[in-house]
Amino acid sequence: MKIGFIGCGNMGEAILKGLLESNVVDASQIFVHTKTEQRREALKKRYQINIENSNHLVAAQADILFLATKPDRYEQVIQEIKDVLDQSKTVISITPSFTLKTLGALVDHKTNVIRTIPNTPSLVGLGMTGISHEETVDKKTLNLIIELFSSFGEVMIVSEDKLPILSSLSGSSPAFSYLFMKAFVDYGLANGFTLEESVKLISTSVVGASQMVSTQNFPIETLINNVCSKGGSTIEGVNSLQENHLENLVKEALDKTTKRFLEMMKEKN
Ligand SMILES: NC(=O)C1=CN([C@@H]2O[C@H](COP(=O)(O)OP(=O)(O)OC[C@H]3O[C@@H](n4cnc5c(N)ncnc54)[C@H](O)[C@@H]3O)[C@@H](O)[C@H]2O)C=CC1
Ligand SMILES: O=C(O)[C@@H]1CCC=N1
Repeated sequence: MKIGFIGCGNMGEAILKGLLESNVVDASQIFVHTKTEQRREALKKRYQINIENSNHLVAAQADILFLATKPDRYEQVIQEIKDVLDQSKTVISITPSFTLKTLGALVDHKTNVIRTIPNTPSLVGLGMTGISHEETVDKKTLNLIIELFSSFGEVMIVSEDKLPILSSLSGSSPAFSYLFMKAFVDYGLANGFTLEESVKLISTSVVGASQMVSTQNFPIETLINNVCSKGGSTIEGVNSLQENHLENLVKEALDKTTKRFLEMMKEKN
């Protein structure tokens, strides 16, 4: 099996590294073309993968092809590679903008198309990928795609109409978590902790909290209450966040994120 990357920036590299570290493929099976020579050389040096001089050369060799450019380049790169696409290959979209129907039309229905929304924690094997596909995709191909994405994280198959919300909840949410965590790090720095210490304190606690949410059979409210000792310190902070309408702020941010996803789809379909 050969895996191709058309474009390889933040998300492409996260998938590429996730795949390599999981050992489901080795570097000799990966073929990449991305726009700048500097980036191609950096990726070659970092991962010893095959670097090609064009998107066409990547597509000609790959069985599974990740379209990992920004959405404004999708139409152009599909044009570049279309003549080498056939039923033996699978094209994977990772972008909000294109529906399965539009992607199918762009590739002249010559090849399987899968629509995904991954996230950058794939880089460290803790990705979360939403996958939508046409019913016509054969089971063997679908299982292979699920296996690839599962090698660096979790996978959720959803109907296409659910992808905009899924993208806010898992594709974009790492950015929101980082923003929240940055405020903690800044607080540590302002109060006598080093950067390293502050990062360790908050990142370890967030990983722990995350494991509690996913493994303990409690409602999240119970987990919050379990930290807030009566008359203690935490409840003061929780009350302050609630008085400042944290939940409304988050809802508004998610609504805006989802709205933009839908606009991006409207622009391209
Ligand atoms: N960054 C993220 O957290 C997530 C990104 N995505 C999607 O992933 C896609 C890529 O996003 P990022 O990696 O963040 O962007 P990026 O800008 O880091 O990477 C895109 C790469 O494509 C290259 N490129 C541009 N034109 C090209 C062309 N004609 N041929 C070959 N390579 C070309 C660029 O030089 C760059 O290296 C987007 O469509 C985005 O919607 C999806 C989920 C999460
Ligand atoms: O910001 C974006 O458009 C992409 C989709 C999910 C995360 N990044």
